[in-house]
Amino acid sequence: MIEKLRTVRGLVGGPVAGRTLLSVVGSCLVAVLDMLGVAAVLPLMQLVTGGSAENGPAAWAARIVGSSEPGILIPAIAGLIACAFVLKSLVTIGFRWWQLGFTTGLEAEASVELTRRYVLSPYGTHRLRNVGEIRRCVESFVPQTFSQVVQGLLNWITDALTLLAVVVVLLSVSPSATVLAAVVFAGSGWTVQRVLRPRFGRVGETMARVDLESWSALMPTLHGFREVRLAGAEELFVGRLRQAKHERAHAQRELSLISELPKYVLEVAFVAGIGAVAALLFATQSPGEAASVIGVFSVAATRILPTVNRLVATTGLIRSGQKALAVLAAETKELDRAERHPLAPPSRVYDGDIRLDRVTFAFPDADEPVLRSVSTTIERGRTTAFVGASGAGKSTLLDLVLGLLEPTSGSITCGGVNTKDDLNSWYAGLGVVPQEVFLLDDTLEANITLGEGATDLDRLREAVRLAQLDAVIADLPDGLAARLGERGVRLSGGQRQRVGIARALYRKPKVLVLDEATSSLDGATEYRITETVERLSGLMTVIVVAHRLSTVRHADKILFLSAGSVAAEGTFEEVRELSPEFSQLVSLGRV
Ligand SMILES: Nc1ncnc2c1ncn2[C@@H]1O[C@H](COP(=O)(O)OP(=O)(O)OP(=O)(O)O)[C@@H](O)[C@H]1O
Repeated sequence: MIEKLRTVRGLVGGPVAGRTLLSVVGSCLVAVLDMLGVAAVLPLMQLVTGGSAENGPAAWAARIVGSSEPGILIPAIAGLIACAFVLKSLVTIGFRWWQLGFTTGLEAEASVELTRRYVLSPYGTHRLRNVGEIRRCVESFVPQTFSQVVQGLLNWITDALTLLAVVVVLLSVSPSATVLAAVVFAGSGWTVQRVLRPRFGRVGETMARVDLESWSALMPTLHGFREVRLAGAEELFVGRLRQAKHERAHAQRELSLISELPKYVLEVAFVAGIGAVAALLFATQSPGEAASVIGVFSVAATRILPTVNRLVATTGLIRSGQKALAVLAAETKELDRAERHPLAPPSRVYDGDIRLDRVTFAFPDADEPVLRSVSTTIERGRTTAFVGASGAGKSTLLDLVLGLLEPTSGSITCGGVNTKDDLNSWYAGLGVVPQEVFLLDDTLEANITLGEGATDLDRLREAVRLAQLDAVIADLPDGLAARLGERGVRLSGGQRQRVGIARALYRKPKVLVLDEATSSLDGATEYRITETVERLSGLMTVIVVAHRLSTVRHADKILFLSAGSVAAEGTFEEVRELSPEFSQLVSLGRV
C-alpha cells in the first residue's frame, strides 16, 4: 500500500500523506461510532430478553437514564440508539463527502499533472508518442486509478477498521461465538476473494487493452475521414471498433458480476454463521442469554454483512485497477527521465546572425545521423532558403534551428548566444508558419493573436494586411469575430495558410520561418505574399523551406542540402553552378 501511495504521490506531483493520514483518522472515527452504535444495543437486548437492570450493560444504561424501570429505560435506550445511529450516519456522510472531494480532487490534479508532463516533454520524444496512448492515460487510466485503486484503498481502510471495531464489541459479548462467526465469515470472504482475484486482474488488463484498440479504430475514421471514405474502409474500422467495444462490454459485464458475486456467497455464509452461532449459544447458555447475544449479533450483522461485501469487492477492484496504475507509473517515470521544457518567461532578446557550427543530429532510435556537421550562417535581415530533395534533412534542420530538437553535437547561436541557453526568449522572437496551420475553435481574431493576451489592434490590422487576409475577412459574416475551427467557418487550405502567416507576423518576429507555408496558395496570392516577404527583408530574418522554384528563387541565400550535408550554398545562380544535383532538380522542376 505504501508503494501504491508513493506512485500516486508521483502522479499528483505533490504530498498526499497528510490527507491520507487524515482520511485514516476519519475512518477510525467512523469505526468508533459504528462500535458505539452496536454496543448501545447490548443493554436493550439484555432488557427485552427479560434480563435485569441490576447488572451488566443495562445497569450502566440505567445509571445514565436515571431509572431502572423497564417502561422508562427501554424507550430511553431505544431513543439513544436512534440518536447514536443518526449521529453516526451524519458523521459518515460528512466524512465521505470530504473523502470523495479528496480523491476526486487528486484525480483532477493527476490528469492535469500528466498532461503538463506531456506538454512539457521534449519535442523529439513527443513525436514518437502515440496519441491514442496519451489519450488512454489521461482520459481512462487516471480516472480508473483514482476511482478503483485510491478510492478503493481508502474505502478498504474504513471498512477494515469498522469491521475490527464491531468485532471488538462482539468479542466482549461472546468470544467463542465471535470466533466461530469470524471463521465462517472470514473464511468465505477470503476464499471467494482468492478465487476471483486472478479474474479481476485479467479483466483489468482486458479493459486497458480494448480501450486503446477502440481509439485506434476510431481515430482514422475522424482524422483520415477523406482517405477512409475514398478507400471504402469505413466498415473495416467500424468493425474493429465493434469488436473492441464488445470485448469491453463483456469485460465490464464480468467485472460487475464478479464484484457482486461475493455478496451472494456472503449472504449464504451469513445464514450459516448465525445458525452456527445460535447452535453454539443455545448449547452453552440459557435460552434468555443466548437470545440476547443472538440479538446483538444480528444487529452487528447489519454492519458486518455490507462491510465484508464491500471489502471483498474493493479488493477485487483494486486488483483490476492495478494495470492502469502500473502503466501510469511507467509513463510518469519515462516522462520524468526527459528534461522538462522550462516555463520561465523570456528574459532576453535574441538578435543577430544565426550561426550553425558543425551541427550533427541523429534521432534517438536511429543508428545513422540525419544531419552531418552542418556549418552555415543565416544572416540577420536576409532571406535564406533551405532546399533539397525529399528526405535530405530540411525539416530536421529547421527543427534544430527552431530549438525544437537539440543537436547531437555542435551548436546553434544567434547574435553569439546559444539558442538553447534561454529557449523561451528564443521562441519569443520567432514567427513560424507551418505547412498545416492549426486552427483553434475560436474567433479569427483569437486565431491570429494566439497566446498573446490583449489584442493590439494596430498590430492586428498590419498583420492582416501583410498576409493578404483583408478580402477573406470582408467575405466573412462577422469579420474578425467569425468563429473558425471545429464548429465555425471552414477555410480553404490557402486561407488557412494566410491566417498562419498573419499569426506569425502579429508576433512582430525577429525571425520569420515559412515552412512550406505558401504551398497551398494560388499563383497570384503566392506572388503577393512572396513580394510582402521580400519587402520584410531587412526588417527581419526570413527562413524559407520550399519546393517551389518561385518561392526560393529570390532568396538572398540558398542552402542546398543533400543526404544530410550542405552540398552547396549561395545565391540561386551560384548554387546552380556549384551543384549539378541542384541544377538537375531545377531543370526537372523539382525545386
Ligand atoms: N523520428 C525519426 N526517426 C528516425 N528518422 C527520422 C525521423 N524523422 C525523420 N527521419 C528521417 O530523417 C531524414 C530527413 O527527414 P526530413 O523530414 O528532415 O527530410 P526533408 O528534407 O524535410 O524531407 P521532405 O521534403 O520530404 O519533407 C529522412 O530520411 C527521414 O526518414
